[in-house]
Amino acid sequence: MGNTHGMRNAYGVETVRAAERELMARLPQGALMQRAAAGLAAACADLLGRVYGARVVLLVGSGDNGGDALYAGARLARRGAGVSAVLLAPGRAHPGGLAALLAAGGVVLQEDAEDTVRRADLVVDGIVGIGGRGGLRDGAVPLAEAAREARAVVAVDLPSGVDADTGEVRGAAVRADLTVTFGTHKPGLLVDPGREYAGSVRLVDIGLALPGEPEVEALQHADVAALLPVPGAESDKYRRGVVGVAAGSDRYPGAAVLAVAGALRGGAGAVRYVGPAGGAVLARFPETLVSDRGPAKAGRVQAWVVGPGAGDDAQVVEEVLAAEVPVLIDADGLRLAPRDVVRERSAPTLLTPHAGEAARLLGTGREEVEAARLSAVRELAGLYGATVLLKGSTTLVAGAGGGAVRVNATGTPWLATAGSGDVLSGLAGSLMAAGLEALDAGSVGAYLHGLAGRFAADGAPVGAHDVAEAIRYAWRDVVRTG
Ligand SMILES: NC(=O)C1=CN([C@@H]2O[C@H](COP(=O)(O)OP(=O)(O)OC[C@H]3O[C@@H](n4cnc5c(N)ncnc54)[C@H](O)[C@@H]3O)[C@@H](O)[C@H]2O)[C@@H](O)CC1
Ligand SMILES: [K+]
Repeated sequence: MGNTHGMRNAYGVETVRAAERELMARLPQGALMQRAAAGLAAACADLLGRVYGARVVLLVGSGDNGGDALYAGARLARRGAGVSAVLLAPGRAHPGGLAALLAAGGVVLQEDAEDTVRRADLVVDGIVGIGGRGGLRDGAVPLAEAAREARAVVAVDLPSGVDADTGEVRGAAVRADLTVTFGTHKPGLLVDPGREYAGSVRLVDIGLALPGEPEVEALQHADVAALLPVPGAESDKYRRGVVGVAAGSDRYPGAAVLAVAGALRGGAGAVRYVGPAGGAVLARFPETLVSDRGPAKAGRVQAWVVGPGAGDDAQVVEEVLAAEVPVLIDADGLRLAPRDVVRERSAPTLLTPHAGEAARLLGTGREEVEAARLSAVRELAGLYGATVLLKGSTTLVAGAGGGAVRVNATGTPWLATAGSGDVLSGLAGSLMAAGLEALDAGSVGAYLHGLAGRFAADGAPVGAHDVAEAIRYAWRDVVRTG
């Protein structure tokens, strides 16, 4: 699909460095840094509103990230801002950038740096960029803390302390209101926890030529619109796909109702329900085809959803996994699905764990997964030979065969409500039944689900059934404006 639909792509450090080398070889020395600094200064000016008289403090590390900050500071000083620089490694600050700042009337702060930072209208974080390793070093930590009290913080390329390739934050990091990033988004700006530190992100084009496949990509409205299933004139319900839902238990009948609620809004022509909660499902959704036999004998389906609220019924999971159609496994199903059976399936499998479930499957802790979401989702996909959707504030979807990981950012904290995951399972399973590949079904499902959560919540708490009902508004919004 490439860039044609405006997909937001993020490339890792190695790829960026290679593209930079290639471009630098064709440009006069320093030209790239001037492009970066010009874009950075413009973004700072927009944020400040009035540049003349503004108090700007630059936090300057020892690399080119600091160079960008210094040159941008020089531009702001020429427009009348009072610009001072804190050099974290005096003697190793970018010489050309420092000379430019001083020539423009900027100063180097020798003392009271933290106080000055606190009182700044704008702090520019040029401590470290894509050359950074690990969290902030000791000397930078108090400055990063002081910056939180300043009126605004702009991070240069990425917030210092955030890992560009993974979004991991090991130790302290700068919290930015705006990140001005160069050439391409970096994975760490799209994936939590890094994304939270970045604030809003503005991309400055510096002319980098990047390869076709990014490390991380985020679908936008138009991408989703192009992927949504559209029934043809002569579609009947079977051609539109039947999604089977094997979910719920006597103890948790609600999970079945919610998974069906999601499945009904996902584009499949019909929903077939299998399990002990048929009565509850029919009472709410009379259009459901309810079967009182197990999945193996339930009749034709084009994709299965198994697991939400299912309890300990291993037999159901076994029968679903034996079907030669795409299968989505969630919740209890994740515990009951043997890894080698999933690996050996010839039809696609989509696993949809939250961080706690992913941690159990990986034999690690929930915090470890939350701290390193990108590597966790890739590792799980490799272990199971399956597509994996890792739920969270930024949901990630990794394909079975590697490749770009999809990140979804439409979610809202209001979605962290009981049963919300059941709705997502039904929705994504329904999209698979309607013909989407597992990676697309997972990422389109997450996108619509997140958007539905926003529409349903509109700033107030919501229940999972509200989210299911709002899926159609999300769908319409995507179709109309995509
Ligand atoms: N290479 C290029 O063509 C361009 C690079 N640009 C800028 O250059 C940056 C990359 O510059 P560099 O390669 O010099 O690397 P950085 O400036 O990101 O950082 C490298 C320096 O920081 C130190 N460092 C590493 N980890 C640290 C930590 N945790 N705490 C404190 N210091 C740490 C290293 O010892 C090294 O001196 C980009 O992020 C971007 O801002 C832009 O000017 C655009 C063009
Ligand atoms: K930075």
